[in-house]
Amino acid sequence: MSAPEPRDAGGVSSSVAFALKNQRPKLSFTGCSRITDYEILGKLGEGTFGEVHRAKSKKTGAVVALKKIIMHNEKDGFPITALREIKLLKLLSHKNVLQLEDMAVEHPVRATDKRKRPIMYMVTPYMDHDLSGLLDNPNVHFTEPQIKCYMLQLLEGLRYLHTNHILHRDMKAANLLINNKGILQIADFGLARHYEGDVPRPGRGGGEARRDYTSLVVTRWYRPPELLLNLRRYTTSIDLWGVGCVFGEMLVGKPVLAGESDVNQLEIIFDLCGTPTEDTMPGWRGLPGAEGLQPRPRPGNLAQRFREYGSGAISLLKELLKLDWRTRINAIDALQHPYFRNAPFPAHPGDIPTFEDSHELDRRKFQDRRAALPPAPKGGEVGRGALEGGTGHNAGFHNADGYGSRNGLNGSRYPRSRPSGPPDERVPAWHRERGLPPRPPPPVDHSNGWDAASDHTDSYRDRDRAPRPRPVGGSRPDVDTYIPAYNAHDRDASHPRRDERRRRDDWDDTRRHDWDRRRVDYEDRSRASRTRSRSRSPIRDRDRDRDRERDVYRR
Ligand SMILES: Nc1ncnc2c1ncn2[C@@H]1O[C@H](COP(=O)(O)OP(=O)(O)OP(=O)(O)O)[C@@H](O)[C@H]1O
Repeated sequence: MSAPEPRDAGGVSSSVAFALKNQRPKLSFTGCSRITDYEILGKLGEGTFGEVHRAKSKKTGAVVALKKIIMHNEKDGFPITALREIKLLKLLSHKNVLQLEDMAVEHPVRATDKRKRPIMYMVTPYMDHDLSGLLDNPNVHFTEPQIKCYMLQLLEGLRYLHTNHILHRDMKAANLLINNKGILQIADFGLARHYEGDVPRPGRGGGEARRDYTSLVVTRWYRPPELLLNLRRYTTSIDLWGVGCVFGEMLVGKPVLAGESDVNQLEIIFDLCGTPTEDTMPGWRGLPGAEGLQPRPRPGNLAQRFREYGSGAISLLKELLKLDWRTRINAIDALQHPYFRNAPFPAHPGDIPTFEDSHELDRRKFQDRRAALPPAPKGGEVGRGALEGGTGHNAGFHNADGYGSRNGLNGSRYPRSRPSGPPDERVPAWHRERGLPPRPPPPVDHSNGWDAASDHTDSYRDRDRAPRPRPVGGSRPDVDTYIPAYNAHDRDASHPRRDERRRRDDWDDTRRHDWDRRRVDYEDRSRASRTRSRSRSPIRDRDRDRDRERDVYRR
């Protein structure tokens, strides 16, 4: 099916108009199959509201991914987020957007099943990798033409979404799927929604929004400064910030803005992009989250940190990671950026080599592989040479951040500095991933249906109801969308990595676990509120207001 026609830039289209205009041909969507039509081959991922399995269609032989939609509470019925995702995916048709092909139903077995309702699965084509898993795979080394090829596809997919009034709102490496034909597709539309503002136009950045949306979207490491400062009238440019983060991540091999809390996230953004001023981020002082903020002035070190990737990459990165959301580059203009027209030229998808399957869930496998590496002697890392650490390729980029590189040549996964041999196998195990804070959970979304006047006021997203640690937003400025460590020693226990999370079906244990956490959380909050009443500060006040607001949403 051809892509939907771009909309009149000035027109506001309703979701109904959008749906009518973009109906996919009926034949492109099979309908509803039975789970027994598929042979389950293994688990691929574990998202917030469901597990993802690899499976084979018994009818067609096609390998697919089945995303199980978990109903955390049968009484609540089918999760609104899943409905929204299904509704959107059924409409969308673009080579760089994951296509929903079928829904499969698994009816409870009367004799053995306690549950009364069927389980639904979304069926999409199987993609060999997600970008996060691929970057974690120590055997994978991206070249610059490959990065350019993925970036172009990502921007094409995003241009399609934005031109059709859709905000993705959860742009991140784990939501970008890649297959062994070199095709990249944007996935996970659980937070996506219809956008009522003007569609982006060449040279006009993200334009202006027409109404408020919830600012509690986008996983923290990929969340733009305006959302961290609680702008609600945001635009398509929030997704472009995420593209900037993903671009940086592909260049250096690890997340570039891995904040440990929302406040810390802002701090590291300011380190990279400079402290906002009325020139670089007009109106930032008036944003609700800026009240009481006194960030230390600094110019930003983006050019320094990315200097080894060349002026083209730096220039595009600066455009994508612009503090001013109004002038941040849009997907149409980014596709025209000189970075893509200068050598080395973007690879063709078909020319990209194939890799072993790499998904987020494979991280543990890759870590085990890394752990088997010999440790490097102090002061000179195995096989990297004395220069690599401080004055070589990665000079100035997180050398001292303790995180190390996630993948290989550190700043540079390009083969240019290591013409031969398997470079990454020689990077010491502790130089990878170490120190990266646990991956942040996806954002809390309290939004309602996509047509409502405001998405602040109604149902919280079903993700929140999952029996898993929830954002606490309690007493400290640093905990709003992060699962806090109540004690330093149990941080890991309180926030298991995605790949260590227990199965969602372990209801009883998980609920008990969750209850215990809430109890600790309650004690933690009460303690902090006592402290707060003794010493008040504007930042604390701001956070208290934020928390109060969230509690309202939770109701
Ligand atoms: N079609 C697919 N092919 C291969 N792997 C997939 C596919 N769809 C999803 N996955 C894997 O499952 C993971 C989770 O999928 P997805 O992001 O859609 O679920 P989610 O519940 O919305 O997750 P999250 O909590 O991260 O938002 C992906 O990161 C990816 O590794």
